Amino acid sequence: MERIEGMINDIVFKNDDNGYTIAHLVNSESEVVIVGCMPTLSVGESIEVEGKWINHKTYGTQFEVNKFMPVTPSSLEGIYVYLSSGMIHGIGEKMAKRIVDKFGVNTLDIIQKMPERLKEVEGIGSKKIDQIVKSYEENRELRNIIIELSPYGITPNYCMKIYKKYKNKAIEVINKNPYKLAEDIRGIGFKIADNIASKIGIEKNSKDRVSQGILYALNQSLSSGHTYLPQNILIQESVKLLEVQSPIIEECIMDLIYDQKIHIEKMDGTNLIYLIPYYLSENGVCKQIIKLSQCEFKDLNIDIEKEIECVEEQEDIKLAKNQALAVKEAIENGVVIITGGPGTGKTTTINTIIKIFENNKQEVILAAPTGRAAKRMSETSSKEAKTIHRLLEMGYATDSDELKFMKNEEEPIKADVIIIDELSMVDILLMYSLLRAIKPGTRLILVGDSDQLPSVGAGNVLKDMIESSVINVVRLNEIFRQAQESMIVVNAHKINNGEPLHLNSKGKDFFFIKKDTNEEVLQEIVGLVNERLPKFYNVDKLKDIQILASMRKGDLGVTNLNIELQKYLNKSEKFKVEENFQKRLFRVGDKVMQIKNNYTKKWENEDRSDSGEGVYNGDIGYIYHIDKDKRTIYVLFDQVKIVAYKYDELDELDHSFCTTIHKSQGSEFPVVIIPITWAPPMLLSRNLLYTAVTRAKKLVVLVGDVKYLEYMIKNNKTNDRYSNLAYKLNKFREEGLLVK
Ligand SMILES: Nc1ncnc2c1ncn2[C@@H]1O[C@H](COP(=O)(O)OP(=O)(O)OP(=O)(O)O)[C@@H](O)[C@H]1O
Repeated sequence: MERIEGMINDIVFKNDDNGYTIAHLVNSESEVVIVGCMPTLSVGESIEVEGKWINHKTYGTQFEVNKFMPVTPSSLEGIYVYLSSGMIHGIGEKMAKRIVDKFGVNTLDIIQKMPERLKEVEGIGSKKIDQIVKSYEENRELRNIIIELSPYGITPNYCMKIYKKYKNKAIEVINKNPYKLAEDIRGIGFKIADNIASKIGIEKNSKDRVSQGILYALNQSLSSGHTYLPQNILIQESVKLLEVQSPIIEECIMDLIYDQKIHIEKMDGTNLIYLIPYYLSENGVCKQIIKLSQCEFKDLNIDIEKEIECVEEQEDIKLAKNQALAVKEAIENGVVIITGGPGTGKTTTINTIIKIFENNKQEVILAAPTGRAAKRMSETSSKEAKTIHRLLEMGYATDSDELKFMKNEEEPIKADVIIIDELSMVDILLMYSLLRAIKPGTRLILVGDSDQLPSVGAGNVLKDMIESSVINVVRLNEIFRQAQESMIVVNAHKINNGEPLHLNSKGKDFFFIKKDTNEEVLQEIVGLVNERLPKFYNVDKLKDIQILASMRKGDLGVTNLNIELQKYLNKSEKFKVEENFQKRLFRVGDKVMQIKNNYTKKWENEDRSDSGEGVYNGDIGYIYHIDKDKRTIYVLFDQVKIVAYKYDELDELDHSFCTTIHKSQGSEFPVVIIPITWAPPMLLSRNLLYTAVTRAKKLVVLVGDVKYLEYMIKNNKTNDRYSNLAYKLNKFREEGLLVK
């Protein structure tokens, strides 16, 4: 079945007895003859018809109508949302309202076929008409999605995401299974999908609906970090979500297991329910890490103590006992975890390990989970470090348009030693992908601080592996003298131990400024960034200072702080081009952040002598140029890479004068400012404060109310994650499956 839409501009024939009608329907592309039973049709009406093309012996090609629908008044809202969405150059909210008030459901037909009539709307002249017509033609498919979906409460921004995901199949996919939206589009919940489903006519007790609800509940649990849910919890969650009785949920869980959409596993009498990729990854990580850790390493016939002494001499240091132990374990074992807080010598230990292996002609490869963490690892080791995704060669296979890792068990990474930093950020899926690509015989050295926030994705990989005592773990717990001089390091450890902090010591690097109201906190932050810190610490207010907030919403949340800070840190000026797009104001000079991994996004330098692919979640850049005609914003990353974002790609960018603490994981900044105010208890937690503070290299300034600071230090409740990796690793040990 095909669908076409347009306005009836002529009725050629109508049989009043049976409703058979022949009419002319016009739209922007053509004028077509439609035939079928349409008894109520009248000239000037906008309709959508469903049917098929036929070839009439005498009259040629016609569209045989099976079903016809008037463009409903709800579409009026869709048309308004579309016109005011920023997609159409030159139309804002007020103008959109004036146009829709004037032309009603015929608005789009007017734009397509009689654009001159737009002049009847106050404020529209020939130039504006040209702009409107041009943009209207440019985003045809997206336009349909916005018009169709906005009556369900889906914003243009989400329509854009939907369009990116399904392209021209969007409406078809949604009509077939609206719940796909909740599964595939971050930010669209089950409720919205369910709302669409109920309008399409899907019943509450339908098995399709219940199954989708169960899958959705499991998918939701991933964002809390769970790799599985106990069956009784899954049933409870599903009852709440679907408002149906539990027997039908239990029945649908069984069907989903049978259809291999989910997996059930028993642990000590409890049923654990997994989404398949998470089950495979958890099991895979367990088996693979054990396999790697059981390899014997007799290849390097070296005197480790002598090798360490040699590096100590070169570097003029003496390794602490546990640092030396870490080096030894790394050389003698297939897998070792090196863990410790700031200033405990992880970097020094990694560098010693690299030197010893390289002195012995072993190929060492370095990687970290994010672009910024990899960059930092490169800087501290003076050796190239890749992101794990690049190490695994993420790309498109020749026969598919799906991104996948080219490195795997068939095509493993060629290296003698692989060192991964910031392991706390690695989730269970990425860990499995990494381990699959490491062949037994390659040494794997995992480095991380298990007190940092856990990975954004599901699992508790670093903590579980440490807890399992199946893998060699070396804890670095001595804070070196040099590091002890930094109150950032000292206080970070105090935060971890739940102790009061050293604040405002003269000449030091850790300050607390008391402010009572949100407005005062805001003004203080502005004053610090805009004047005092650049003046007294000789830092660049945009590049060197990072404001980190725990939440997005609220006066002191990331969204509002960015709006406020933009006014001071990158003021509007005549020569700075700016553009309003979907309620956000982008201005040349703005500090922005890429908020998702985009492995194929192209960059090039200014004179186009160098180019490449890939912009990663957390990369910070500056708006370099805005081309209004091309509807493109150019962002400069790493001082040389220029990346072009079409306006419809702006959902990948966020302002980043202020970012969330979560997004700052793996990055470091000279100066960090943290507002300390009320937030939900979950966001007033010890590990959030610890992560934020440890991002700073030179200076930390906390601004707000000390009672919330004290609360954060005490609140060491972390949301427990359902993850079974530690249990599974231990089971291997208990069952005697470990060789060593
Ligand atoms: N064995 C040692 N003897 C003396 N100083 C050391 C030793 N190991 C490390 N240091 C010093 O301690 C400080 C912290 O070390 P390093 O940077 O290696 O720690 P880290 O754990 O990587 O810290 P961070 O996580 O904060 O980057 C550095 O100034 C380093 O030179």
